[in-house]
Amino acid sequence: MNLQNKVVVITGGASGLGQATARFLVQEKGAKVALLDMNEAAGKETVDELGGANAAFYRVDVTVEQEVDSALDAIIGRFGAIHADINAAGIPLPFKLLDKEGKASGLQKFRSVVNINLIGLFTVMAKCAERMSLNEPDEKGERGVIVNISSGAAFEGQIGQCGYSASKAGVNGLNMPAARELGPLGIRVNSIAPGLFATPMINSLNPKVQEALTAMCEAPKRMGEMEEFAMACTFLIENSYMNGRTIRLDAATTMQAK
Ligand SMILES: NC(=O)C1=CN([C@@H]2O[C@H](COP(=O)(O)OP(=O)(O)OC[C@H]3O[C@@H](n4cnc5c(N)ncnc54)[C@H](O)[C@@H]3O)[C@@H](O)[C@H]2O)C=CC1
Ligand SMILES: CC(C)c1ccc(C(=O)O)c(O)c1O
Repeated sequence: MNLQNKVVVITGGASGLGQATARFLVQEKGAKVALLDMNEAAGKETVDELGGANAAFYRVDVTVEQEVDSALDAIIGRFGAIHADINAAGIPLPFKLLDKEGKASGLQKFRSVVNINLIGLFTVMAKCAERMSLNEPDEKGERGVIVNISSGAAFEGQIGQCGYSASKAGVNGLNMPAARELGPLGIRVNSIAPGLFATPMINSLNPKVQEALTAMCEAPKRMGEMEEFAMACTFLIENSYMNGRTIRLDAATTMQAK
């Protein structure tokens, strides 16, 4: 799909990988972006930076169905259609199966992380797909593209990542059935499993943890750059033959147990 003047919904678009991708899509590809995020101040700042004609912010908690519906309807009202959807909203929320007293106390945290990272993502992608299905197909028969953000933790989660890894493995799992179901409508679905990128999520980790994570990168031995992530998202949207796959963008990183 050619991104010029196309409308891209980006959850988690007020920060980190989502925000960097919004910048790239507007500045390098001539797309319009609709940022869905709970962080209103950062979302509005991003829109100011990108210009109101190219970007809009909607305060949305992806776990609240009504907020998602209202925002997507408002986007159609403002920009006319939704052509692509990048689902980057997510939280890490580490916890162990057993707490310091040896009790299994993590159930609420497990529910929270799955609710945001997996159920919230499903909600937005399904509701975007519903609206994309009404688009006129382009010259290649495409009506829309969905890119879901998973994590290397879906494959080799570290101690403390049961909830996070399960939520991200769920994201990988829904790719193929979604791609199969939506393919006849001209909608593709892929995901990216990033390794380590220096976003506020990773910067909030203890510096020693960050160092240990970087040491697990094979080559190059450094964190990924924002533009490297944005380019991968762009590739998945632009390349009409990419469908139903998870690409690992991680400098051949293999996560260790801790
Ligand atoms: N930074 C990294 O190295 C990696 C990040 N990822 C994934 O990439 C995605 C983006 O992560 P980062 O940019 O690093 O994080 P970030 O913390 O910079 O951005 C995440 C954004 O999601 C928003 N958000 C959180 N919960 C939300 C909710 N319920 N509704 C709406 N918005 C919500 C936050 O307000 C924030 O703006 C996440 O899904 C994360 O799991 C995966 C692997 C590595
Ligand atoms: C596996 C990826 C790089 C990763 C590693 C660590 C965290 C974290 O501790 O928060 C993540 O969120 C990740 O996605």
